[in-house]
Amino acid sequence: MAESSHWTYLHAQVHRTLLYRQILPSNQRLLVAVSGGQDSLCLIKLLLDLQPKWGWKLGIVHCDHRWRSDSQASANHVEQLAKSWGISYYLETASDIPKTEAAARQWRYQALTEIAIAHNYPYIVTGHTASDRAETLLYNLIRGSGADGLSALTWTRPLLDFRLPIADCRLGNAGENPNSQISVDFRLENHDENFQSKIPNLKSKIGRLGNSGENPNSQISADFRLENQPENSQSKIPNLKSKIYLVRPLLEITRSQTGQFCLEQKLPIWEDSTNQDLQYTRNRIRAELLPYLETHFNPKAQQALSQTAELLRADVEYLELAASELLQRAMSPIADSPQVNFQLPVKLNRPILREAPLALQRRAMRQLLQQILPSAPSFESVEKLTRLIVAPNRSQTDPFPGGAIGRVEHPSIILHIQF
Ligand SMILES: Nc1ncnc2c1ncn2[C@@H]1O[C@H](COP(=O)(O)OP(=O)(O)OP(=O)(O)O)[C@@H](O)[C@H]1O
Repeated sequence: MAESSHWTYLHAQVHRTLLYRQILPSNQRLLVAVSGGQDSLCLIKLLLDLQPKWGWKLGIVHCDHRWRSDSQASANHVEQLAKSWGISYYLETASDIPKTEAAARQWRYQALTEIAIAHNYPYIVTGHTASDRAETLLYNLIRGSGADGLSALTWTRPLLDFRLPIADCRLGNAGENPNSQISVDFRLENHDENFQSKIPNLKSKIGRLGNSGENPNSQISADFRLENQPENSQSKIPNLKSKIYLVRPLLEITRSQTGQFCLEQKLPIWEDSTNQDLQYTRNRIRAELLPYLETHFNPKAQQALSQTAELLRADVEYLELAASELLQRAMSPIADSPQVNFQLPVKLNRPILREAPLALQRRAMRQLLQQILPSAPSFESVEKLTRLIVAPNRSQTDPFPGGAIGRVEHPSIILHIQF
């Protein structure tokens, strides 16, 4: 379907969303995550039909968690569909069956990222819908959450944003690709072992030196930044920064719309039997709680909850930015040197922090801990550090995970490792 006159309402809606939000630039390589269920089938068909207008190069990836007896059959099913559409197909099969839903999700994102890097896709696209957004909001609300959790499932986010020590890195002219100015061959050093074994010889191209890598519209296959390196350097390059984006273009479309679309387009859905299993909280929210809310409170509860998430998302983005500015000011009091360094020991200016509202203090402290702790900071860790902003001189925290300690040394908070 190359003609936009054949488009359905959903084609037009997704096309408009992509124009408005600028989340999937034209002429990019997109890796579409297809489980075989109705949402991701709807997604891939929409992207295929929009492809002539946008000039994308599409690939399909399927992850086999080996959770169900029919999981291999479902992988074959997706492979056949990819073949029939003439699209590259990538399969990742779990070597150990993940034990929980969370473990399965983590493995899946890891697998998607590895395939995206290995095959040069800067965008991974999933079929999350407004219904998923509503369910996530309810799920997090019931468990207790700040605005961040309630606004979960964003339109786009960097899935991978890493700096890695690089070995055997060579720069040279990329004669074979007119779009890139130089090419980079590199091997990853000291990274997660699985990751490294999967990608022993990652080869990539870069578009520009000194680019911050923040521009999702750039034409380069992945955004890489080389720091402090002369252009023709053959020496080792200590840091390489890369971004891969996760994009969810269906967040305004409900599950009943994707179901209807699959029916109309005669797309062969592979039903996931585990979706019916009511021992999973998420399935109970989907099968019991949301229908109850729709019947007894608001027939459009899914859209309403999804819109709430959208509003909160904008609030969260604003607050995160303001908190990051606050943290910068608190860490680098010299006006013309805005660079902050997260190496311990870290010194924070309490008078600057004290002037800010509690919401920003908490967020700034969380951002700092995210840089310093080995894992995501807990609510308690953030509170512990935030309390030091007004605590008496010489107050100190007990150790955070990883061993760092916070201490008040008037007028500062010092975060350091205690020997
Ligand atoms: N086995 C799979 N293979 C490839 N893609 C998948 C697979 N499972 C899910 N996806 C992708 O993720 C999207 C969301 O799926 P689902 O709602 O089942 O995931 P989830 O476990 O809730 O994940 P999330 O934490 O991202 O919400 C799908 O539309 C599809 O794009």
